[in-house]
Amino acid sequence: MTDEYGLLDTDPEAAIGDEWEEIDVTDTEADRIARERDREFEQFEEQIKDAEQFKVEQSVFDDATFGALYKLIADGHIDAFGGPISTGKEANVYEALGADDTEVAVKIFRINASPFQQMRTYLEGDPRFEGIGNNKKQVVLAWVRKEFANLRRAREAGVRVPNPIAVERNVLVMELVGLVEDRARRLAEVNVENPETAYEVVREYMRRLHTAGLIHGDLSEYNMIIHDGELVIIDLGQAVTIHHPNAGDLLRRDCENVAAFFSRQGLETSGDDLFEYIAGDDDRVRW
Ligand SMILES: Nc1ncnc2c1ncn2[C@@H]1O[C@H](COP(=O)(O)OP(=O)(O)OP(=O)(O)O)[C@@H](O)[C@H]1O
Repeated sequence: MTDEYGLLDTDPEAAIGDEWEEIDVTDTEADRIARERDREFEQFEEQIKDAEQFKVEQSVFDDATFGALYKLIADGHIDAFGGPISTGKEANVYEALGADDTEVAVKIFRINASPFQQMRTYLEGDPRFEGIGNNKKQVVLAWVRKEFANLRRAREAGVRVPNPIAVERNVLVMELVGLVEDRARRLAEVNVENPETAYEVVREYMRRLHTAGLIHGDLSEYNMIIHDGELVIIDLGQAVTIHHPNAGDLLRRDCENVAAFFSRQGLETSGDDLFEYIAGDDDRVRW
């Protein structure tokens, strides 16, 4: 297979063990910091509240979010903030300068505006979230840690996703794909020059994710970005494990979305073909 679109050359099965890592959903360090704010933190809060890019988006930043940002700055994961890349219903994504002058993306989830009941349904059956209650904050915080863990697992499986760097409360820091001056574009926004190869890369990544026990759950041309000829899958917050009761339906929907996009690019394919390629021999995601 050609390396156009940057297909990673790895063996997903070799990278994946049977154990799911535990995800701590208890009170975070940032919550404690928010409660015990000292003078230094108050100064920081004033400073960051004044920053131009946050003035319009004050609703994202409750005190505990400032606590999380403070902790990420103190730990050296964020050095300075840039502007917003995307302002969505559940989260905003900002450009920032990270450690060693690298550029990073900072995704800040809203606790109050998040559709937590819907989020909860994606946590069901996931061995990493057994016992997660009905508390809104806990559900959203679990979701953020889930995105972080999913990114890590996808990477281990040889899927090109943004490198996850740190997670603190409702803030996720990850590699910025593209550059501040030369942003990555969603697949939906570009003219795909070689759809055959792009499709091969996407379906291989879907197969690897499945081998690693994950189903993206919202895959389409809007959650794949391209930069410098490299295709990167993003937004893994809702990705579920194959234990999820709706795993089969979610995989089916992903396959239909992806196949529909590439059919519009002139390829002969269908959701059924793609599903067969990814999970044809897996009884766990049949229905
Ligand atoms: N690591 C990244 N590098 C570069 N751009 C990114 C990165 N992560 C996200 N983006 C940009 O931010 C947008 C929103 O990101 P993402 O889909 O993760 O958030 P979201 O709040 O779930 O968005 P949506 O509601 O549109 O699904 C993406 O379409 C992409 O343009």
